[in-house]
Amino acid sequence: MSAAAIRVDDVTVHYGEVLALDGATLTIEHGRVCGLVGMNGSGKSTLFKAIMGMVRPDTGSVLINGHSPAKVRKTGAVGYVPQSEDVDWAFPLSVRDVVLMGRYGKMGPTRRPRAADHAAVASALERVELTEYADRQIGQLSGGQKKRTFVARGIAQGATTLLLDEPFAGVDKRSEATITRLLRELADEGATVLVSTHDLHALPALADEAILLMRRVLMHGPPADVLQPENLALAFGLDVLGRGESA
Ligand SMILES: Nc1ncnc2c1ncn2[C@@H]1O[C@H](COP(=O)(O)OP(=O)(O)OP(=O)(O)O)[C@@H](O)[C@H]1O
Repeated sequence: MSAAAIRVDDVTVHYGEVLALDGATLTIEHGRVCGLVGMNGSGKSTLFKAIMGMVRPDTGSVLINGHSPAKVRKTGAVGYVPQSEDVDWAFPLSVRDVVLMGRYGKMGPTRRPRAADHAAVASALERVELTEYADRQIGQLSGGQKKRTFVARGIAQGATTLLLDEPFAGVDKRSEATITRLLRELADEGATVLVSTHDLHALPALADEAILLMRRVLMHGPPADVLQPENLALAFGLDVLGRGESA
């Protein structure tokens, strides 16, 4: 039996005095799109960073395909679409440059792109519908185009696990539809996708399963179950879907 795509076991993370994750435990199998929901400050970004190995847990462990994040990152098998606030959009990089970064692990120390690298970048740009923006500086893009650039980086690197931190925040409808369709296609091709979102209404169309986070995993299951008002009340403390009280 192959290892789960993502296994997070009893992970606790502090930033100084702040407890950001408190014994978070979850398993996501291959080929699944999993939506991550929780209120502001519930630890979603920290969970992504812990899975990427960018934040070291105080206790607990993370495995991607049965291996440590550091090992998997070297292979390019895990791709990360960060929150927009975590990116320096003024940096003099074009869309093509960012997507090409996804190929660095395959280029060797000289980082000189070969035909296969250029082909992978062109193909990824086409999939996210950004071919005509390839030479644009990344700060000169709309919110949705910025997100699609990072999705293309993940595709170009051949990531089989994709982590997306709020890819729909500040994004136009077209980009939202493109990203939702792409994530489904990638999962159908065998990739595993963990995607955080504040758009609870879109969750059933987006994801096969959902996780409700409040420093720890409160619930993990089919979106329709996770979205039950009593569960949302636990995680958000209010009637976020506006359905009124449950009977
Ligand atoms: N670098 C940091 N230093 C100190 N505290 C931090 C840091 N990053 C996050 N925190 C705190 O850790 C907690 C979890 O933050 P995190 O960003 O993981 O939550 P989130 O669910 O992604 O929030 P949001 O939905 O607002 O993006 C919050 O209380 C936050 O203030």
